[in-house]
Amino acid sequence: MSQVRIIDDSDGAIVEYFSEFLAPGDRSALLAELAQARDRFDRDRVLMYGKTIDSPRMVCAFGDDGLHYRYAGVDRTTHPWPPQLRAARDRIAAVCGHPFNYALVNLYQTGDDYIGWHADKVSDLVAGSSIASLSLGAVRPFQLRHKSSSATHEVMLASGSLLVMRGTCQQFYKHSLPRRRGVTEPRFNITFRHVRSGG
Ligand SMILES: O=C(O)CCC(=O)C(=O)O
Ligand SMILES: [Fe+2]
Repeated sequence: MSQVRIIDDSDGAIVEYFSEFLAPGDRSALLAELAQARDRFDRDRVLMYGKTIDSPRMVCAFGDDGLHYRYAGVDRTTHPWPPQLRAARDRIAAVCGHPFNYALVNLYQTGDDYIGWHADKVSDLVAGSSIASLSLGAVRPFQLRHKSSSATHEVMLASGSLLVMRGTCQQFYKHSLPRRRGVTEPRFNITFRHVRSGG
């Protein structure tokens, strides 16, 4: 596993990338587990420019009992932690130095699925906690863009890699996973978050 610092700003935004965070055996075990939960995934109904549309990706949430995390007007049911996801969560917590109680899983079935420019909502998260993003399946480019300078960074997110966004990242940067025509393989992405209880 190698560790690269993608962003380390005077503003306090930090983004780190760990290639091969998950060994191939753990990767396929987690992929199989997520594939098994496939019927729990569905598209969010999101409000965009005054219209409600289906999100261009499928979504499923896992987490501790009774947790709520609302984003883009969506409040999803949280499923209990399956074993492989729980094991990955615990390894990521050890690297980040704090626990995680929520995982939002995106399924991009082909290169036509994407997530547009946004910053993650941090007001419901424990102050100072990281957002840790684990990728499985198709390799897709991930972009980060500074909100005022527009300085842009692109990282190819390999299967089994971990990207950690922390510090003031969400305050100063937006991120996106653009469409990638020609990609026919699915990609799962799991963002682990530490949601404030009662939030
Ligand atoms: O799929 C990714 O790599 C990013 C997902 C993301 O930004 C999100 O779920 O908020
Ligand atoms: Fe995000």
